[in-house]
Amino acid sequence: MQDQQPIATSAHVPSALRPLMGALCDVAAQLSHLIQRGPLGGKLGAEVGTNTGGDGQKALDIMADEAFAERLRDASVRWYASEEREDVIELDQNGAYTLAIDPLDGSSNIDVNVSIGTIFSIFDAKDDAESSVMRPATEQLAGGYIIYGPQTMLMVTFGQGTQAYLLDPDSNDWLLVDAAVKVPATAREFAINASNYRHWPQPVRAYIDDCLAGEDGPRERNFNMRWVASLVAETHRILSRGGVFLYPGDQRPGYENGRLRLVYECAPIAFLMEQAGGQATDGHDRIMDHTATTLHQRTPFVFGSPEKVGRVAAYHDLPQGEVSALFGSRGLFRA
Ligand SMILES: O=P(O)(O)OC[C@H]1O[C@](O)(COP(=O)(O)O)[C@@H](O)[C@@H]1O
Ligand SMILES: [Mg+2]
Ligand SMILES: [Mg+2]
Repeated sequence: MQDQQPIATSAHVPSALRPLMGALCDVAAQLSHLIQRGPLGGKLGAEVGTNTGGDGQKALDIMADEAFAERLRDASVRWYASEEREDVIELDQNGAYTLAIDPLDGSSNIDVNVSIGTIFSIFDAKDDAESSVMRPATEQLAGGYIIYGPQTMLMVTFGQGTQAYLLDPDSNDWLLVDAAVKVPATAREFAINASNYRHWPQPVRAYIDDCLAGEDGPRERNFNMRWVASLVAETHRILSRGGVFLYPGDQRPGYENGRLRLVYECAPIAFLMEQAGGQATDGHDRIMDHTATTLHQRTPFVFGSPEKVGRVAAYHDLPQGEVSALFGSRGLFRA
């Protein structure tokens, strides 16, 4: 194990962002404790409403959102953009930063004791809410997530590699455990919600068909599949042991651009991935080249080991005849 520096004094955190990171970590530590107590703390997974995107809101979604908004008032955050709020709100008129956040990701897993998380993105603050949030993903100052799993960890980038901090349950300090997280270049594992197969676009079907065909198909090797339904958990596994994640657009009404949100889910994860040597696209084009036009917009999302993300993009470039051929004839992609 490397040096176990606390985040409060970590040289990887730009000094101007330390109060904000400290506030995020404080709330995350409280949430971690609440999540560990599970039903002892009340019905965290109870349905309490619906957000603007039409997703059901659980009690913990709202608790997390309110806890972050409240604590970040004193952390130089001017604009606060949350999955759980229709509009961006102003926390501190003199704040220097903008925070976009998915306060609680993977809400369907709250009541089943499976890893969930918080995803965040930090920009500087401009004079108005809109231009502070609707801007190129490349302008992020930081992107990261906290995973509430068997261990509570913070994965974060400030544009100089990706770092991992572990919440020490004994001292309650966030300690640096990996100063340069690296995504394995390739791996034989993919993550996709296969129940939507019939709704997917042809290139995604062809890619997954070829993985499923294993050593009998054009790839001539076997693959493994995982689907946790917590984006943070999938991201954490891929940062740790490689693989590829896909949430494509599909033919279900409302899913034309998939399910995941550009501003507070895909952009920060794309930033983390690239800084760890991985890639992140909308299936074809780099997410970091996207500019949001609305706060809650969705985008198809593919990320992970560079070789695999590149291969998914290549399937999108195949001529129609090749992409709809049976896997046995897709000779182009042998091995
Ligand atoms: O239920 P599906 O369609 O497989 O979608 C799962 C995805 O939805 C999400 O739960 C969406 O995030 P929220 O829980 O923040 O709404 C992701 O974490 C996950 O990858
Ligand atoms: Mg989410
Ligand atoms: Mg959420």
